[in-house]
Amino acid sequence: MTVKLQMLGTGSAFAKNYFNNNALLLGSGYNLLIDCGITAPLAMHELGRSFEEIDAVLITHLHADHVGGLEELALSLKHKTGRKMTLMLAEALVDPLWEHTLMGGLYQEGITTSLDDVFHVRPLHPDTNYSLSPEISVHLLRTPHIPGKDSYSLMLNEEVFYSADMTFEPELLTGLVRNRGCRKIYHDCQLEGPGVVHTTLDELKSLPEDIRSRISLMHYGDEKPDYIGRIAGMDFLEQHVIYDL
Ligand SMILES: Nc1ccn([C@@H]2O[C@@H]3COP(=O)(O)O[C@H]3[C@H]2O)c(=O)n1
Ligand SMILES: [Zn+2]
Ligand SMILES: [Zn+2]
Repeated sequence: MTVKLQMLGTGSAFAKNYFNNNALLLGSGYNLLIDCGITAPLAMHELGRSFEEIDAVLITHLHADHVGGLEELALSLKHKTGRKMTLMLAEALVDPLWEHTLMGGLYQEGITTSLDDVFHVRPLHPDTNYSLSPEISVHLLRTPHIPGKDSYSLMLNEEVFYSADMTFEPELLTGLVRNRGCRKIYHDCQLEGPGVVHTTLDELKSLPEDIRSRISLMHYGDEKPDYIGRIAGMDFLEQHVIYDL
């Protein structure tokens, strides 16, 4: 079976017309959630899906549109099924995820005092390929986003690049396509304004055609409808649509 991709949302952090840019990889017998933002539980509900059908969550970085739904995921799963979700993330993110993000809401003296009390934590090393199921493998690439804060993009099945949130890295993208067999790129895209912490549409439009033709744009703002037909051979990922990966 071909692995399917369904975006829970394709919006930027503060978009109101799109859910947070979080993704479902749907295999035969294994489902991976990539990031779990503030709106992820509502997006799952709208799709008629449950966290109970998710085998693992993979976190790319610690912004709220990527981790803000983890508290509800952990508590609802525990109360409904008693199960702890498998949580995969770069080892460098494990401590800050608990200490800077989740401890406030989840800490309970004597009951929940560490991330391991609510998740099966699986720290990942960057630049290492992990086979998660017979159909899904992932490896993390550390990419630039916010100076001083770790953030990771993903290679899926060693042939699909998933940017998460990053600033423009033309040499990386060109090299992945021309030297490492990358056939598809899902890329965050800031449609307007200077690219301080995200890659801009103008930057992606500057790429050669053989790269642009493989790019689908995600993590975009509410102004997206104004840019349809104006994205230089790339296309927009639409939330909730089911794609072949
Ligand atoms: N130095 C920063 C840090 C954050 N931000 C905004 O906050 C958002 C957090 O989620 P995001 O999707 O990474 O997008 C970030 C910027 O909009 C920003 O604009 N500049
Ligand atoms: Zn984001
Ligand atoms: Zn971010």
